[in-house]
Amino acid sequence: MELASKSQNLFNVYLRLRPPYPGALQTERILDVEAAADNLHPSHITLNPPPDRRRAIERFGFTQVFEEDASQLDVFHCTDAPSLIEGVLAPHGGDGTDAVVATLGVTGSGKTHTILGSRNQRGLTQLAVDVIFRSISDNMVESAQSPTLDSLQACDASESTLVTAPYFLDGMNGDIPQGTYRGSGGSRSTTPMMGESTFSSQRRTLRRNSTLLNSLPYSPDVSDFVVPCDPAAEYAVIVSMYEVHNDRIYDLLTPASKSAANKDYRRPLLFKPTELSPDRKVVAGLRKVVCTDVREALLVLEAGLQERRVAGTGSNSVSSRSHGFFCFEVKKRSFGWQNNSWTGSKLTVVDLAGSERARDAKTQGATLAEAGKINESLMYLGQCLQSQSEVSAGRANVVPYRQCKLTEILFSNSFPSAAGSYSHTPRRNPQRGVMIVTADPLGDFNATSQILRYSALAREVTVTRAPSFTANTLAPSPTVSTHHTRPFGNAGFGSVRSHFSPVKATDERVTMEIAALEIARMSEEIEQLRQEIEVQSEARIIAEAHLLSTEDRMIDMEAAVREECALEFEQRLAMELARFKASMQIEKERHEEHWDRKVDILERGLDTGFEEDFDKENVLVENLTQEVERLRRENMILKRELSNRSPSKRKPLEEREDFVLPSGSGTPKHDSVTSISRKFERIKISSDVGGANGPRSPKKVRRLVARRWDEPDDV
Ligand SMILES: Nc1ncnc2c1ncn2[C@@H]1O[C@H](COP(=O)(O)OP(=O)(O)OP(=O)(O)O)[C@@H](O)[C@H]1O
Repeated sequence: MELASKSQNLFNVYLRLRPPYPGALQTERILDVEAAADNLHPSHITLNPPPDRRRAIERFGFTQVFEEDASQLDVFHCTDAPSLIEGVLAPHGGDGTDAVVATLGVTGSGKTHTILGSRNQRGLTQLAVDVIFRSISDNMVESAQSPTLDSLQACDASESTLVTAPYFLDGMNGDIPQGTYRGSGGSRSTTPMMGESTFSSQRRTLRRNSTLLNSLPYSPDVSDFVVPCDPAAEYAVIVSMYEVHNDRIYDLLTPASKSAANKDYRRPLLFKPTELSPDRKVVAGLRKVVCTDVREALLVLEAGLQERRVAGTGSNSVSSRSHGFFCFEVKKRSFGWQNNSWTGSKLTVVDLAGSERARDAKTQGATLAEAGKINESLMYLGQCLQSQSEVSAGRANVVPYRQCKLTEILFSNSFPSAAGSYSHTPRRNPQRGVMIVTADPLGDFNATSQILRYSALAREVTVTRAPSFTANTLAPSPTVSTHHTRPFGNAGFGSVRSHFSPVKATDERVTMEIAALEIARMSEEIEQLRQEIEVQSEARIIAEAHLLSTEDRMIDMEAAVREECALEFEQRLAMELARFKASMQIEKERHEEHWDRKVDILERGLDTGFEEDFDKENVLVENLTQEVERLRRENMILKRELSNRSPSKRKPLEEREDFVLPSGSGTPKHDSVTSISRKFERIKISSDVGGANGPRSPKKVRRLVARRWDEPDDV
């Protein structure tokens, strides 16, 4: 079973076995490490099925196997972490090479312990950070404040917001109100100096930070360990942290904000190419913290870890429910202020969530659905790891890493960027990857076997003869051990090939041997099918839980949407009603105004017509009055003339016999004139009808007019 050389793999895969849990029950060991030849490190293990299972023995090959007694420092050194760090620091000039260190394993197998350590042991992350800062301490940039910060910000390709570590830690400790970070509004203004926070809050923060630093472990010690750095360059270190949860990316250094429903809300981020990184996808929009010493970096790391999702399950009391990514970008530029452009590489340490079986983890609801997503993403990761070996062996040419966010982030930098497509960006080296698979030799057989199949660089299956059958029929014959080897890969259960070397025996014995092998092969297949059924039922349980939790979410959402719609409907109804009332009021006022105007016009019309008629009639009456006056005067003159002529004898004209009254008149002429005059007086209407009693009302005017037209018969 040949292993591909280290340089051929996108990820070198190591296996670390965890020591037994203190006080754990003594169960059958399922993993055995094979002793290495020639004092080399062991690289192969054997997976033994439990005695009650009639299954083949499987052998797996890794870059190296760490046994239970391996220390954190052993793992740090033997996984080539120092060489990865050297690649990031680029001591011989250039941008350097990105590095990824990740852990993969069943829940509770020791991934977090390996990556982040425990209460009294530092993990690979802390050790790497310590070594990085020690190695560049002489070349560290003098200050992370402006203008260094601004120049770093200008060179950042991931649309992130950079802050200094003191400012970030002040904010995380609550001395700066949430949301006032410079990134909160997308502003890229200069970070406030430390002097901006009050002296007492600085002291409080310092006290808190030093307490936290004192509680962190400092073992194992790497103080005498440095890797070379570029002597002609000054360095700055930028820390960022994020998690992939349910296939979404969330920043761990941006505090969650309260949503309308008073729940913690984090905005998911995108993994995409940007203007400054057109050929490489990056997690865009993170908050990044510029650190100038290891203490700041460790405090930022602790702050980010506080935000990470963990939960207690049946398998692990502090189980990681997301894939955590901790990034340390080492930026460098040549000494001197003339060159303000920063380049560099980054080390990413990844603590993956563990695969788990619903039955063992005893999870339910959202946590079970979460587990489904974790298992799904780990399955895709397994497929990628399997195909990387096939790619290096020339049997495949594609690693299917675009199936989920986890594999996309882990693998997208494993390949050289497309040559010549973006001439203005320098071509970057493919990253170097290390995958540490953790396993519990006393753990669950099925779960462990699944993880090892996914991740091992090589696999070999050994089928043993079915003991009950051979014991009875082949007792005298020597033990026959047949190996079914298959190259690493997912060839499928039915594809196990038998290589049978017949022994020198009778035909019957040969037939029996063949039959025994066939039975063993079929038992193996049955066992594998049984295992597959278990996996499928597990997946079904998780899918059902996912469905249920999705249904619950949908019901909640539907209720919320209904409530929102009803509220909006009521608001709109009230608004429409108010608008309708207002328009009705306006219409009413307009109508009233209209009628007022009409009445006005009518009044004015009536007034004008009446005045005109009135004037005409008054003129007529005046004329008639004058005529009557004239006649009266004439009459008087005539009477006087008459009396002057015969003052004593002559009778008044009316008494004279020759004076004839006009025909039809029963009254004397004098009476008739008087009566006409009186009548005229009666119908004469002065221009101030209504007199001094005030203005005439239109009704009165109308009545007067009516009366006037009633009277001509009398005239
Ligand atoms: N190599 C080891 N040496 C000592 N203790 C260990 C080792 N590996 C794991 N442990 C202990 O086992 C427990 C579970 O380990 P850990 O939390 O690292 O598991 P995990 O694989 O990260 O689980 P999960 O996937 O659920 O997060 C912890 O208490 C840890 O300290």
